[in-house]
Amino acid sequence: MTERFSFPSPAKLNLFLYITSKRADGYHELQTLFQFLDFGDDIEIEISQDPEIVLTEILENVPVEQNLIYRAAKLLQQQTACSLGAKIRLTKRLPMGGGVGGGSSNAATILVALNQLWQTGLSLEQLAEIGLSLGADVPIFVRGFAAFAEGVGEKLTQCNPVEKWYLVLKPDVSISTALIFQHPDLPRNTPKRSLSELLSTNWANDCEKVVRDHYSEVDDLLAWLVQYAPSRLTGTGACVFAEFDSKEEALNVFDQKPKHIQGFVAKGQNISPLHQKLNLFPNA
Ligand SMILES: C[C@@](CO)(OP(=O)(O)O)[C@H](O)COP(=O)(O)OP(=O)(O)OC[C@H]1O[C@@H](n2ccc(N)nc2=O)[C@H](O)[C@@H]1O
Ligand SMILES: Nc1ncnc2c1ncn2[C@@H]1O[C@H](COP(=O)(O)OP(=O)(O)O)[C@@H](O)[C@H]1O
Repeated sequence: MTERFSFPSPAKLNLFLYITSKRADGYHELQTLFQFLDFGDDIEIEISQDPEIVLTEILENVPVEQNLIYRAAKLLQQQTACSLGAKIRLTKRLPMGGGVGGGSSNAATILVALNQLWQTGLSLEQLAEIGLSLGADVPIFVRGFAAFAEGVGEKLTQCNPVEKWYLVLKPDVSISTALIFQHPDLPRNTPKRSLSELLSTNWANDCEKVVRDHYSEVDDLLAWLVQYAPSRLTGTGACVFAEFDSKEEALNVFDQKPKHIQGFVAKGQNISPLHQKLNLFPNA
């Protein structure tokens, strides 16, 4: 029987997110702080001797060729001229398109895991470079350390924010990243600040007001959460999170959430659970 290996594919939060400018190509320059969570998807992999990439789970509304897992595996195969393949089983727990980075994390886990299993020998830096072509957040998940990201997410500075407990909730609405970045009311000129200055201020997310103004589900949930703890949007939403000093406090609020709202409690991690499991020691 072929051996099957299991790898974590963690969520991330944007603990703060500021938009400092819009580039000529339409993309926005950000200053954002990423931290991983000890909660996420799981990916099981069996190596095969033929080059086929087989996904055993189908994601709703995502054709296989567009699945970031498939695309990441194919890209690594091509870049390294590898003749091996893989059978890949995904256990999806993270809400899709929710601002917790599930798709980017899946792509990164595949790059790091297959690089080990196929013995293709690329460094985390090389894998991050390949990952950037799949999405702006993929390099963060490949490098595996909590980071202050600038540019569109490619300039990373390793960082050690406090590893708090978070309650993450998913309002029952789906929000397009592209639409938020196109919105005329989005603040785009927050002054650039040094990391030390940012770390000593109260944190915010520049996308939050536009999202709250247009999605009452997000507005209502944040208005409810903020009664218990400091709460914000992650990424461009739709997920929101509240921060706590203990698991008990986070679980206590989780127990009181509206019944139809999905969510989870998790602890912040400055080293990705993937890198912890593989004993990789990421550094900037
Ligand atoms: C802003 C973040 C923060 O984590 O939001 P979330 O996706 O996590 O919510 C991410 O960096 C998002 O990265 P990613 O999810 O790869 O974005 P993409 O799909 O490439 O972007 C969709 C569209 O949003 C716009 N976009 C995206 C990122 C950026 N820095 N500036 C932009 O203007 C572009 O128009 C792009 O075509
Ligand atoms: N393996 C995957 N997991 C999740 N989403 C995927 C995957 N492959 C492709 N996608 C697409 O990428 C989009 C963004 O996914 P995701 O990274 O979860 O969002 P976000 O960056 O907002 O957290 C999804 O809506 C989906 O269409």
